[in-house]
Amino acid sequence: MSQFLTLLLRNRLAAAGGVVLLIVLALALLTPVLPLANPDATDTANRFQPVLSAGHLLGTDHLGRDQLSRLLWGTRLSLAVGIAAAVFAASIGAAIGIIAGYFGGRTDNLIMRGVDMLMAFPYILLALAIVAALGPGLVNALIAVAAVNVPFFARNIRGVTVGLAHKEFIDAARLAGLGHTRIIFSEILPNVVPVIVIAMSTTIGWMILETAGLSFLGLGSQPPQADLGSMLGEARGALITHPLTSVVPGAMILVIVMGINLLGDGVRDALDPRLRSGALARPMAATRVARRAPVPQNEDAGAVLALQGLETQFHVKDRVYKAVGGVSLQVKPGECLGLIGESGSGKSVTALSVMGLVASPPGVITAGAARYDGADLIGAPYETLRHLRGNRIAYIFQDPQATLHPLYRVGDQLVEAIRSHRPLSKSEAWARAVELLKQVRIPNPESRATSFPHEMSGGMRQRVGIAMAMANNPDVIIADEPTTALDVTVQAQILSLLNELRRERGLAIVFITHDFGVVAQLCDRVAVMYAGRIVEQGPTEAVLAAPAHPYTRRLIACVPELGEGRRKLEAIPGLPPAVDRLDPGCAFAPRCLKAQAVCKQGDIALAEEGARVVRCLFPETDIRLEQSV
Ligand SMILES: Nc1ncnc2c1ncn2[C@@H]1O[C@H](COP(=O)(O)OP(=O)(O)OP(=O)(O)O)[C@@H](O)[C@H]1O
Repeated sequence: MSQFLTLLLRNRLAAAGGVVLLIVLALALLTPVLPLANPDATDTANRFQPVLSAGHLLGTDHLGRDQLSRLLWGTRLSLAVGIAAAVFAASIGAAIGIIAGYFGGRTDNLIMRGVDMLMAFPYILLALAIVAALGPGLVNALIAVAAVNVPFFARNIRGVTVGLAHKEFIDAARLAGLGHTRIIFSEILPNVVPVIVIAMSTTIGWMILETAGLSFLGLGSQPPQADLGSMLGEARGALITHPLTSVVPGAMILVIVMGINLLGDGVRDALDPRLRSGALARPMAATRVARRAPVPQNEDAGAVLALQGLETQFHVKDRVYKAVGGVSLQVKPGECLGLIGESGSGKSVTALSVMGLVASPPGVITAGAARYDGADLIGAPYETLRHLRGNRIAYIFQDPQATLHPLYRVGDQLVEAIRSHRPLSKSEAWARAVELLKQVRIPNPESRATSFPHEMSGGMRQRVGIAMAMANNPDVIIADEPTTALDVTVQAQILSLLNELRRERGLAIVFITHDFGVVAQLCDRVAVMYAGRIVEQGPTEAVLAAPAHPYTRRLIACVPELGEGRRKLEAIPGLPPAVDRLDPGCAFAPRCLKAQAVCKQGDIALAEEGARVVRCLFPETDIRLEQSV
């Protein structure tokens, strides 16, 4: 709730709308206790008194009634009717929508065709017809306005419910034996409430206008009772001679409806979960760069991709999450570097920082360089990054289902990836797409190119992900846990495919994983990450045979090996530290069996010996001796 209010208040227009509405609501609530004249008391001797005349702050109307009093009593009534109509329409419409969307099939068909019929009438005619049938009066106007708005809510909520009804958590609730009513109330309803609130907040203003419209036509509130619409209707005759009597209720309607609409837009934005993390700010095209230190000199002449002291942080309110705390890595053409670490160690943020893909806000790159062919990409112009993204440096992500567009055929998506960097015709690009699918060993690529992502298996979709990454013959592929969601046989196929591709084409691969087994299979070198920093780096065989950092040793000990006989798998006790509260010294010290007091005092430098690097005061293996052997 407090997050919702913070987001809402951050939106200045919504906050202004809210303040205006609060004032109007407070006035409406206080009306009975305010020292106002009787709103219905006529005084024809004092008709059309101007503003600020004696005893009449806003003057009088054509019957000499006090305008201020009628305005406040009328506002009270209009707000009550508008809000009540919105609540009725939302409740009935949402119930209809949930039932239709949840049960689907014939129930859905019957209900929604009825709703369609209601929507086929122009709404004002429908409202007029309902009032004509029920007779004029404010309650009947309320019923009419609510009735004509029911279809709007029903259609909206039905659409959301259809999407929810096929989600796995609903299947899980069914499997757990819950009945329909229970599922609707405990699983569906909580998920549609935000949509109902959003729809209501954006339609209350509309309903107040509709009620005012009916009263204006004489079908709503009946004389002498005032509401904003009837005040306007009565003032119509004197619009030219005494415009004040129309301006007063008209201005109030404008203020209320504007206030509701501004607040409604703000409520919608603040309730939309997709907007929350970005705090309503549009993410920048590339990660924000605010370096605290000069750009490091280029030292890795042979590397196609080199990170030097890269630091990426998340600035969330007054907290600073140091997700990447000075990472240096290099990868040469044809080389595969494994980047390994527990969940949350900063592997993905490191990978995304290279191409400025960390969302800002809240992400900020605060130091270091990411060099492609020697040129620093941190803070490079957006056009340079856009040219390189997917062209020279490509990504493969863990879940291709999430990265492939569900509504386009995979061939078309490949064509788009190709044509965004190469001036090929559609048919040439299609031929290349089919060729790519063939290269990633998709059987029958011509017909598979016309499949949608959901028509493929997980392994096949990941092959499409790889084909997409290969589309423009990149120099570097950053693969972020591309095999984690796959079973071991498919995983092995994907790994050997990547291996072949890099050998055939001299591709450099940065392979992110938390599985040392995968590193052993594919990577020439491995870098171990912990709490945003590299703690060890070296050739895979050497690191696997004699890990130097206690964390690396314990990570390796977590991997079960077939045919190894019975062995106790050693889990690492404790959890990785929160990166917004990192203590000085080694971040692994609290979980390390070898840690001593000195490990917790100040920064520990990386010790380097030949190809091996370790950040530890008491390493498991002396890498200097290793090198001399
Ligand atoms: N938007 C964000 N706001 C605050 N902290 C964030 C945000 N995104 C990531 N982080 C933090 O950055 C750190 C690094 O996250 P990252 O996703 O890089 O980890 P990872 O090693 O790739 O983990 P996994 O293997 O689970 O993908 C984590 O502590 C995470 O909580």
